[in-house]
Amino acid sequence: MTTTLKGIAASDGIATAKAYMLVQPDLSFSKSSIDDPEKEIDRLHAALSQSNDELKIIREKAAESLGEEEAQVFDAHMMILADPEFTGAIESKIKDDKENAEAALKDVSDMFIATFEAMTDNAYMQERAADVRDVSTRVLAHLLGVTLPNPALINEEVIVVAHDLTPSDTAQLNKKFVKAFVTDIGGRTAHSAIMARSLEIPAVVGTQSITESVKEGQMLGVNGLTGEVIVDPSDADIAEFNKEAKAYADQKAEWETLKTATSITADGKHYDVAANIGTPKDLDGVLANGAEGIGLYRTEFLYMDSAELPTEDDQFEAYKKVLETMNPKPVVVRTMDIGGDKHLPYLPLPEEDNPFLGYRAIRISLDRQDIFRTQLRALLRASAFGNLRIMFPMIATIQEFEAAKKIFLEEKANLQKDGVKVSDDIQLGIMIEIPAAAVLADQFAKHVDFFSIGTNDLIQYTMAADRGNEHVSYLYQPYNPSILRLVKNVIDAAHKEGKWAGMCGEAAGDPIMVPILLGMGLDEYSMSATSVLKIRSLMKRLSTADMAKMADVALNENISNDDNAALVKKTTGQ
Ligand SMILES: C=C(OP(=O)(O)O)C(=O)O
Ligand SMILES: [Mg+2]
Repeated sequence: MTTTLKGIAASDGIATAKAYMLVQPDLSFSKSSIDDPEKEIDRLHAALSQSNDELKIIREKAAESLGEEEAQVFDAHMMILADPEFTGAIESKIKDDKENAEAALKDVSDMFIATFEAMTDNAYMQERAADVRDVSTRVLAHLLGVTLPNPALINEEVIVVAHDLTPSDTAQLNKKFVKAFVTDIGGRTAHSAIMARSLEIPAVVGTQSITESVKEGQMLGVNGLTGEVIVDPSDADIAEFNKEAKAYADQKAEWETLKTATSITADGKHYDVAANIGTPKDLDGVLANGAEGIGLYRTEFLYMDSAELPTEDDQFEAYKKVLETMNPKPVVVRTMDIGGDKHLPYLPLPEEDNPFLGYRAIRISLDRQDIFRTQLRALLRASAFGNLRIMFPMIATIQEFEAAKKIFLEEKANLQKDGVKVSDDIQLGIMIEIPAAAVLADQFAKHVDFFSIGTNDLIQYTMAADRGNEHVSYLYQPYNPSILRLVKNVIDAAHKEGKWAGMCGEAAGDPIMVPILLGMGLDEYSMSATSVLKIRSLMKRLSTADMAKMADVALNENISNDDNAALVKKTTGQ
């Protein structure tokens, strides 16, 4: 029966295909005492060998679709399966303690995980804890006779359905087969949504109930522009989806003509329209869409895509690639922003009640200087190959910026002493994503070279509304005058000190927000590469003088997000 759900439109595009349920099955079991250990050991061996066969296939597919490096994590998993210390300990538990295989597996893997996690002075061994966890889940699934979803194995056109997608799940999706994804929870600025936009996979998030409304293999229609999802669409529905998909493709073709143009308003003012990237692989999209630079390189994905902390050389290669490709266009590289919804399996962070208010980003970097210095050295070495700007995330105080800058200067001096060539012209800036920094922007502007406003976090912290929680998404209000006033304060403060102000939060690519930002004089707009041409086309139609008048009303007369959205739509004819 046809059912229609409405979620949050998270990534543009329209698709129809079968549902692929990326849902963790029930892996619960009870511990029991067994009387035939041999039989139980046979069950264990069968599960180990099925897991190994499965991993071989996953490894091969992952190498094809994601690359050799990302596939290597599965080698580590197979090594654990073949490790007699691991399997022998499980067998002993079955034999000596008469435990059923499920319980013996759990007890032994818990013990291995705890031992690895306790090796705080050995990052490599700590990283193995995540591998053991993954492998034992796979073996357990085989013991229980249930199938784990394996996104890397998808080899036909599907729409992925999940309760939520972590950034690493999203990174595993192969665009060739995954035509869209739909989730129960999440918001437009959750990282899986941001990644969907850079992968150009249509997405609808926060439907609340998609996992209950659809079964594996059922047809789905997804409209990432409106947030509409239809389960079991009729022929007429499918025809309508195809029509809308065609209209969207035509619109995209029209934007394409602006690929080599610069971004100029109707009254002749030029603004930089740049792109956000997560990995060097995203450069294809940046070039295809003619971005005028990179306004945010989220380097944490380099750490998340790796099975262990990336070395200085690994990082150097990635940064060099991006800088060389973009040269002479500027590249703003943000130092690692781990924490919040971004985790590293090999860097266990403390359990926190409020991870978004906790140990993340620059707070970790200033604490774990070993990690931070390695990253800065890699960046400094890469600076010789292009136009590098470095940005620190989640800065709340001027002292944090000064501490980060001091470490940067120390590493620069160290490299120069060793005769390594580094650029002498690296701008150092900060993300403005904490209200404290937005309020104190006039003081910050005396210390930094630039600001880049991170509205994704700035809105959530200002409105006290979690960016990924669909229950409070009504409070996530980019055009609320309170947010606009903070943004204006930041832009004016930068200009007063002769510095530039950009924005790299998702609002910078929002066609309703951009006219207001133009009116407030924002200098640089950095967005998902797939939004660049849409925004360039919009700017071409707008006059900054008119937008300034409109922004004045939005900031000083209107009192709500909706009033401001309506004002922009009316003024700009959207
Ligand atoms: C760009 C931002 O950073 P991230 O989305 O990575 O938190 C932001 O907060 O707006
Ligand atoms: Mg942020």
